[in-house]
Amino acid sequence: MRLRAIGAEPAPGRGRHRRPGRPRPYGRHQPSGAQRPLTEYADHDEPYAYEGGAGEEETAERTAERTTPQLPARVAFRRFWPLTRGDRRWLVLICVCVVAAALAETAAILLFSNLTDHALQEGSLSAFWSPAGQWFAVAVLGAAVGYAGNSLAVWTAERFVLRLRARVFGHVQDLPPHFFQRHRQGDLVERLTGDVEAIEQMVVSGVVGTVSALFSTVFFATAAFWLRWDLALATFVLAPLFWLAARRFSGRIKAVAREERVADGAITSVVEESLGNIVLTQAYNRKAAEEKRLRREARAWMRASVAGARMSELYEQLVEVIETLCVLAVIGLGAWEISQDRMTIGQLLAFAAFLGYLYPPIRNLGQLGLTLTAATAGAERLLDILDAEPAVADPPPGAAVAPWRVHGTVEFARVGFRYPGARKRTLAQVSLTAGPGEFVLITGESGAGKSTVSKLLLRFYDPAEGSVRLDGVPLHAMPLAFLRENVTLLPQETLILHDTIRENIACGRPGATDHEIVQAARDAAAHDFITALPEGYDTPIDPHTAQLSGGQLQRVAIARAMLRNAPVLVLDEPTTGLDALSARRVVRPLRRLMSGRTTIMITHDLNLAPDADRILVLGHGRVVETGTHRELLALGGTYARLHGSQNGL
Ligand SMILES: Nc1ncnc2c1ncn2[C@@H]1O[C@H](COP(=O)(O)OP(=O)(O)OP(=O)(O)O)[C@@H](O)[C@H]1O
Repeated sequence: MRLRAIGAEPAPGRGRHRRPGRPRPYGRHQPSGAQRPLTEYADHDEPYAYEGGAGEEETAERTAERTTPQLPARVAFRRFWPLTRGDRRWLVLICVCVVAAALAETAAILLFSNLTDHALQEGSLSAFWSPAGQWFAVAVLGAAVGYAGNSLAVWTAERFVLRLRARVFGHVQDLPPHFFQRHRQGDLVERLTGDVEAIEQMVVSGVVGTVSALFSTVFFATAAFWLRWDLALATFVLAPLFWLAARRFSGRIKAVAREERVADGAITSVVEESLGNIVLTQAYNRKAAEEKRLRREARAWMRASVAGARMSELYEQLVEVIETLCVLAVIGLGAWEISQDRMTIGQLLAFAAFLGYLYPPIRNLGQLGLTLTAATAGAERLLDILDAEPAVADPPPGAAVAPWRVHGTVEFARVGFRYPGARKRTLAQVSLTAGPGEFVLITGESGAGKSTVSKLLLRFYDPAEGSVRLDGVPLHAMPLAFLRENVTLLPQETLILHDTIRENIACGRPGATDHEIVQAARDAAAHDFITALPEGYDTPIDPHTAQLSGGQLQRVAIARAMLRNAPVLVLDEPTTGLDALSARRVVRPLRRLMSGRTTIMITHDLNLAPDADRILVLGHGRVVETGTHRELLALGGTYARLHGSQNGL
């Protein structure tokens, strides 16, 4: 019958291993720390204590991340509470159920007292029926509201998780490339899963849990006072001990919870990076090194996990002892009152029952505080993402230039750019123009700033100086989606979706017909090898386990770009990583793709250079030479040297 407070029972601050049985709003008793699979990542033969060793030092940044939780719980709560908008009426309804259930419990105990004093002590069956019927009715009512409250609370909590995850995920997708270079992918995954759930503990479950524990406490305490105010007063003197115990544990639990969240992210990162790099691991015999890396993170997790479990176990046991002390005080006082004929046995039993019911919500209130404190560790990590600013934004509504039919004139006018946080400028005074259908090739030494040009053209960043324009319109004046519809990027690494070949091509233009997809594949010289596969266009491919060669994957990407049919094309090292034969096979479809489009090709491979209308040579972020292939060879400068070294001259 009892509705339990959300987050009231769990040992606070759990991360990964709370799932899949993570705390639900009501009624699910959380496994105590000691019951969790502590050994999941642990090496049984190793002692529990962390043994730092060569190569196992943490960076200062990581150490700081593990140990310095800053955000106050109420600030975190205030940041996430707006996400409950739309569900607040359900929260109110859940609270009504919670209050009704607590009332039903109170009534049941009073009826129990009545039954003991009249039906049992007087041995009268006639005195049994009426209170028994009422008790049963109250029990049924309590069960009904308990069920309704629990179901609604789980639904509301999960909706909150859904909404929060969508919000964070949506935000992450707008963040600039350097954000992803600075955060490990596995850690971001962990933030989007484990940390999102931790916030739910604080917001939805936290609110309902507090209401539940508060009302239960008030009802049971009122009833206990009503039965015997003097006895109640004497026993409540001990209640602040619960609060003191919770206070004592709060700070340490937050720190441990944070360590656990960080360790969760680190483990996911190591596993993901190792699996993504499996060829390197196997080819360079890095198995032992990778295992060591995982063991190091797993030990950090285990340390935090064991510390968390010990902490909550210690808290639980301390609370048990305080409870026992209170119950003994009641029995002692009650025995004395009965011996003086000032109390009936029914009253004493009902009183003891009230205390039995009263202590859990009081204890829950204390523990709830700890759970909230622990959840702020997850909140900090999510706010780290949510507070990261996208590098670019759409122009304000009404200020954007209306879409037009793009001809494809691309201009860089004295562009200067520095990556956020970088000391040096990456580009300075870069100017280039490519008219509709022209082919401009950008080359230069590694690190000269070539790929940065493509990032500015796709508007991943805005230039610090000068401007980048499409058909004369500055990029920041048009909607981002419009720009990216009209400028297709074929990046250095072939981007493959985890889906069929058909879907991989079709994502170039949603809504494309099968005929158009096949035509694009034909133009990209991909149709023949696709149809030779047993499942043809329906063959599933995956970025890591693709059954296709690098050149074939590149041709799938070319087919996608063909289908996109944008007037401007940016090719970033389209033949890098391909052997000579594959590169040659890619060149013809590439030429077909480029034909009739403005093409900016960034490359070290100068095989296509004679076709270029103009060549720009970048050096340390500046244009050092510009001209046609012939002109630059005749100049005998950087280009001639690069060309010579490529052709073994
Ligand atoms: N996110 C970043 N933050 C700071 N500096 C960066 C970032 N990305 C790139 N850089 C720096 O900017 C410079 C130019 O990088 P870019 O990738 O444009 O060079 P590139 O000419 O394309 O090199 P490569 O031919 O090797 O691909 C490099 O010195 C690089 O270290």
